[in-house]
Parts: sequence; structure tokens; C-alpha cells
Amino acid sequence: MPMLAVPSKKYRPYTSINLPDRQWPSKRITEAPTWLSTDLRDGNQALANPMTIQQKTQFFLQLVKCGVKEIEVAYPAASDTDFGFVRGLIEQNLVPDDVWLQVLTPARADLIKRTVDSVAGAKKAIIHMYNATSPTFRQVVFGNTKEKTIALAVDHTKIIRQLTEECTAKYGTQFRYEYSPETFTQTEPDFAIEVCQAVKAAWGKAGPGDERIIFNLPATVEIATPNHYADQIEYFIRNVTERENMLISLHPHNDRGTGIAAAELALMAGADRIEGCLFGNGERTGNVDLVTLALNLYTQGIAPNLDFSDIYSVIETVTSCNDLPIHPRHPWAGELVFTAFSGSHQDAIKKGMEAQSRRHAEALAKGENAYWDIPYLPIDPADLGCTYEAIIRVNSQSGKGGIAYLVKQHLLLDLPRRMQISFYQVIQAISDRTGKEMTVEDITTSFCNTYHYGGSKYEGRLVLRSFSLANLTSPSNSVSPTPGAADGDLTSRLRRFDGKLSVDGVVRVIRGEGNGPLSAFLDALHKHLDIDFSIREYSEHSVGESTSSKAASYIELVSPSIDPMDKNPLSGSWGVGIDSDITSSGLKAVLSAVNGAIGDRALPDFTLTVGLSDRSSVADIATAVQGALGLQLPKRMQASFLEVLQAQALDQHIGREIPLDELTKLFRKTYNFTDDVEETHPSNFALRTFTVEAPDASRRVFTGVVSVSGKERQITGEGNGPLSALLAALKTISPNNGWETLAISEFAEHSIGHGSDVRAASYVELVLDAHNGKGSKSVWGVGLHEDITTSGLRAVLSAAGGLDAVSTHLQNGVA
Ligand SMILES: CC(=O)SCCNC(=O)CCNC(=O)[C@H](O)C(C)(C)COP(=O)(O)OP(=O)(O)OC[C@H]1O[C@@H](n2cnc3c(N)ncnc32)[C@H](O)[C@@H]1OP(=O)(O)O
Ligand SMILES: CC(C)C(=O)C(=O)O
Repeated sequence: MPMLAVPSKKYRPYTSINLPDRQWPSKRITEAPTWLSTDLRDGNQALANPMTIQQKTQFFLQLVKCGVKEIEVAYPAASDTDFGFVRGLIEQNLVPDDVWLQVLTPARADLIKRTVDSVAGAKKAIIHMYNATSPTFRQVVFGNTKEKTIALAVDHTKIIRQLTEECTAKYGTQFRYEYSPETFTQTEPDFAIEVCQAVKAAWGKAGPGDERIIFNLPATVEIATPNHYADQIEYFIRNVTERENMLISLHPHNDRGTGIAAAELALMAGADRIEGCLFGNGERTGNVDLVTLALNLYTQGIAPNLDFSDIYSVIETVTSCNDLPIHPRHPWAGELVFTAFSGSHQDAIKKGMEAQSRRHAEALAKGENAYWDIPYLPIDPADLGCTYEAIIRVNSQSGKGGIAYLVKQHLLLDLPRRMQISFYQVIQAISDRTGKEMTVEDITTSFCNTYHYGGSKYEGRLVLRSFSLANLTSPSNSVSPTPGAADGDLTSRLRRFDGKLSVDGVVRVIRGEGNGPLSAFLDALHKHLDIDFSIREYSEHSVGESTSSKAASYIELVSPSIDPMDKNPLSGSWGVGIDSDITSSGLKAVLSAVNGAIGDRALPDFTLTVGLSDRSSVADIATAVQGALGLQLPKRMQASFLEVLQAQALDQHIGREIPLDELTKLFRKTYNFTDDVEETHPSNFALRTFTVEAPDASRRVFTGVVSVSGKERQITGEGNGPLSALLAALKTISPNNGWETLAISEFAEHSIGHGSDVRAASYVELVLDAHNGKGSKSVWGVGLHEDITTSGLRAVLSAAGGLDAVSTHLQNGVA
């Protein structure tokens, strides 16, 4: 049947109470009520599969842990399970001394007896009896007059009095009595009062404190707006006698979805106690939710006397015992209640959090309260054991503020506003494309990929390997190993930047000049790689605590074609860098922005004009070395020699042209190379005489005389081959020279010449780890001799001769 056009033909409105001078609207709740959890009774009776004893026990212990002091544990006469559960709690001593066990019974003598029996021996028990009092129930369910309805309640109250007194005498159990005129909200207000007065008289011993009789006035079915319930409660309280000897208890259900409001207004109307269930389980739409009520009070600064500090474990217990989920938007407890997806909410939360940290610091310094005041978040999730992780989640409805908040939370980077806008475009494009929520990991990974931030995994095409800065205008022109002033420093001086930059895996030696380190670096990029940018915006902040703090730098680069007045955030390229040294952090930020800007555009190779060749690449240079000296350099040694050539080209101002004989001279000098097998080796380290013995198959012992910078030294060392044995011997020359980590990383050899003129050419790469943990450096050596072992040993000595220079480079290394 469809909904009616005129529903008044079918449904009657509730009857208002005539209470023109009602007081409750101007009252405030100033303290928590007494709470009774009826999860194990009203909640349990509404479950398709009532809880097992084990589940009820688990739930009971959770309630105790949350601080509930009155727990309706069962309807013991209903089943052996319920009866057994109550007995189990008592017999296993699971009930703390300050917790009251409440049990429900109808007004039936046999069932009352079993109910009282169930709690015999408990320390404190509340017997709760009910009978419905409203006209429909009187007429339809019981077929009773008003008088008989009162008699039913009175007679069975007397039975309860007698049985509880006997029980106290026998077992020492302390009893209280609760009476519920079930369907109170549908009962004529004066009749409800009449029944309760009669019950009070029948009980005959209502007094102060623990002697107070509990009148529980249920909204068995919620039938009106919540103000009506408040009116009913205020009316009841005004008209009963001996108010001081009774506790007024509420038992709201939630049929209209206003159970919470009804409970709160009825508290304002003077009630003392509330019965409900955690997260609102219970008949139909449930009992009133005790968690919501308690946390509503908490957010008003009122101690609820219930502890939900670990709300997740409470949720876990309740959902598993009830086998019912909690709605994701359930007040205070749903998985989405502290989450903002939308941009303007996220922006406000981010700003609120930042302002609050400042406000709290000031308040604490003055000894004042640090009040919580965050837009859209009426409670601090941390108070409930929740993290801030879930507060901001990102999808296509999100904005820059929320994304920047996550970057700050997870990467500790406080992006400048215009960079936020720029990164937002990146995230927005992804979420628009996928239509899905972006996780924190998605966002941080996109950030690292976009800005080549976060270590070698995210490196771009250009990677700064090492650099030094020289102050060109100072009298000494000295190289500064720990560079200081960044661009923007007021003492702007002409600086020279020298650096090694890996470009698509090939090391380039670059040099540039500018008014500060960053502009000198940009100048070098322009000169060597045709990358032309200038800085439009620069900012920095520190990250972390004093001693270990680092500098985070943000740079926006723009190409010269951009109008300097154009502030469109999308016309520039942003970069970020972090380092304990502020200059390095700025340089990294420049590189981050450059990597983003160049994309996959082709960059000019380093070329030299060697001899007759017009444009010589690394392969041509290797061919020239082979032509002149017969040496077939290993690939990585070719790259290493190219670095030397580049540096030489810069230092000697020889431009990009180098005669062939200059090239061979430079090769000989760099590697202390001589092709005369008899000639004394010109290196710092020259081999005079040696023997290599083999004490066993896997060991070699080198003993020999080596000239070290002109002085002859007898040395000995052991390794698994002649070369490693020589290396071990060299390490003994000066034990503190920092060569502990020196090792052979590559070895190659080939023959040169034919017949009796054949000689062996050996190549060795030695690798030294930097002491400061900033990576490792390698140096190559080459040796030539008729005897292959001697040629290898010469190659080791040739490489070792280059180590002084290496050590200097390591000082200025960039990780
Ligand atoms: C609003 C509430 O939540 S009230 C609590 C409701 N909870 C429960 O009912 C769960 C436990 N209940 C039970 O296990 C059973 O109903 C029992 C054991 C109490 C009684 O079972 P039965 O004797 O089979 O009766 P039944 O379940 O049919 O209950 C209806 C009878 O109880 C009577 N009745 C209903 N409420 C009450 C009451 N508060 N006091 C006395 N009698 C009552 C009805 O008038 C009806 O009587 P009738 O058989 O003479 O017509
Ligand atoms: C027994 C009573 C209090 C009840 O559960 C109700 O009226 O909802």
C-alpha cells in the first residue's frame, strides 16, 4: 500500500502536556548521570542470535573496564543461559565490589523467584520489575483495568520485597529495587505517577542514598519530539512525593532517531540516571547510545565517568559480541567521523591545527588551559585512542590544503602556498583519472616522484655527486668546504660553483659563477647543459630538533621566456631539497625543480675536439688513448678519464679543444703511467722488488720494497691474490691514513704487442668509503709489464697514487 496523501486519517499525533511554566529549557547539564548498561539484557534480547555466555562475559568485562557501575546483565527467568550467566559472574567472582548487577523480571511470582535466586550471593543487586501501563497495553495485552494494573505492580513489588529480604538474610546480598512502568511515554502522566506512588508505598522502604527506589520511565517506543519526553519527566518529578528518596531513570529508545536528544532534554528536566547500550544496540532502532551521550558530555568539559580512551577495543568487543557493525558515520565511533575528504574542510582543519599548536604553546607558557578548538572536529581523536592519520583523506573533492597537511604530517615538509597549488594539480589529475581515493602512501609517493625527493629511489636525470664553492671576491679566493651563504643572503658575493653532476648516468664536471651558490649552480647548468632557468621564489624552514635539525628548501624556477610579473603557480617548476647544510639543501631544491622541468628533453653531450676529430665523445677519447698508448681502457675507466678531462678543460681554460699529445700527457700524469717497462715508475708509489708466496691455495703473501714518495719501504701483506696482498701491505705503511675500507672493485687486463714483444696491460679500480658516510669514491690505475703479476701490481700502485686527490674530494662529497 502506498503512503497516504492524508496520513492524519491513520496516525494520531501525541498529546502534549500542559506545562506552560516548564523549567527544563533553561537548565544545563553540569554533571554526568548514573549510567546503566542494558547491553546484556535489552541489547541482547534484540539480537537474532543472543550472545553466548562467553560473549556475555567478554562484554561484561569490557563494560567494567569502561567504568560502568550498574549493569543489567540478564532476564534470568528467560533461559538457562541467562540464569547460568548471572550465576557464573557471581561464582567466578567477576563482579567488582562497586558494580551493581541488575536483573529484569516481569510481574510474575514464579519468574520473580527465579530472578532473585539468580543473584543470591552477589554483593550488590538491583531487581528490576516491569509491567506496561499505557491504555493499549492495559486493554489489549493484559485485559486489565487501571486498578488491576496497579495491583499487578503492587502485589509483585511486595513479593520482591519479601524474597529479597530473605535472600539478604541468607546470603548478605544488598538489594535495590527498580520499577518500570513500561510504555511510560504512552501512559497518561497522572496514571504513571499513581502507579509509581503505589509501588513506592508497597516497597515501603524508599530512603536516601542506596535506599532510593529507582523509577525507570521508559520511552519503550519513541512516539514524540524529544521535548515532549522532557515535559513528561519534569511533570513526573514535580508531582511525585518523596522525590529525595527516588532516582529518576530514563530508558529512551530511538524509534524516531531522537533518542539522544530525548535523553539529554530529559536530563535537563531533572532525571538522575540513564539506561542504554553501547553504540545504541537494542530493540528495533535501538536503545539510546551510551557512548554518544558520554562523549557529548565530554566535549562540554564534563567528566562522563566512563572511559573510552581506547574506543577501538570497545568497538571490537561490541561488534564481535553483537555480531552487528557500527555505521561508518556513527557519532564519535564510526570509521569516518574524524575524516574530511572535502577541500574546504581540509583547509580549515590544517589551518586550525597550525593555529592551535601556536595557541597551546602560548597558553601552556602562561599556565592556562590549552583548549581544543579545531574547525569541524569537536573532539580530539587522540582522546579516544585514535590517531590523526585518518583526519584528512584525499579524493577528487579534496583541495591543496588537505594534501599539504598530509605532506607536512608524513614528510615534515611545510610547502609554500604556491607549491601547494602546483602539487595539488598533480594529485587532482591522478584522482580525476582514477576516480578513487588517494591513500597517504599514494600522495607521498607522487610527491617523491614529482620532486625527485626521498633518496636514490626517486633520483631524476640529474644528480649532484659533489660540489665546492669558491668566494671569488674574497682576498684568498679560497675554496669553502662547508659552503655558507645561500642566494638571498644579504652579503651577496660572486661565487664559483664547481661540481660533479651525473647526467643520465654520465658524470659531468661543471662550473658556473653567480651572486650566490644557487645562481652559480644555475649558471653552470646553463653553460654546460643548456638548462636556462632563474629563481622566482625561494623559501626554507628547519626540520627536526636543534642538533639533528635539517634545512628544507623550496625553489620555484621559471624559464627566461616567462614574464617576471606572471605569478601563475603553474608557469614555474617547483623543487624541494633537504640537507643538514643549508646550501646543499638549496642546491638539491634547484636540481629537484630542474629535473621536473626538463622532462625527457635531450641534453647536450660533453664533447671535446681531440686531435683531428671534430666532435669527440667518450668513445673517441678511448680510441685516441688506444691509438697513442695501445691501452684498451675498461668502460668505467673511460668515464672516469672523461671526468678528468672535463675538469682539466675547465681548469686549464682550454675550452673544448685538446691536442692529441696533451691528451696523452694528461693520461700519463693522471695515472702515473709509463710504458717503459724498465723505467723507474714515476708514481708516488713505485715497485722496486717483490716476491709473492703462496702458503696455501687460497692465500698469497706479498713481500717487497716500494718507493713511497722517493723513500724506499719494505712492506708485507696478505690477501687471497697478489693484488689484494699488495693492498694489505700498503695499508700498513700509514695505518691512520683512512685506507681501512680501501678495496679493489674492478680488475681488467689485456695483452699489447706480439711474439717476444708482448706485454700485459692491467687496470685496477680502488674504492674507498667516505668516513662521513657520504658514499664512496673510486680511483683508477693502470700498469704495464711483460710479467702479468707485475703489471697488475703496478696498476694497484698507480691507483693508490691518485688517492690523495680522492681523499680531498671525499671531504666535499654530496650524498
Ligand atoms: C520492553 C521490554 O523489553 S520488556 C522485556 C522483554 N523481554 C523478553 O520478553 C525476553 C524474555 N522473555 C521470555 O523469555 C518470555 O517472554 C518469558 C519467559 C518471560 C515468558 O514467557 P511465556 O510465559 O511463554 O509468555 P510470553 O512470552 O508469551 O509472554 C506473554 C505473557 O506475559 C504477560 N506479560 C507480559 N509482560 C508482563 C509483565 N511485565 N508482567 C507480567 N506479565 C507480563 C503477557 O500478558 C502474556 O500473558 P498471557 O500469556 O497470559 O497472555
Ligand atoms: C523493561 C523496560 C524498561 C524496557 O525495556 C522498555 O520499556 O523498553
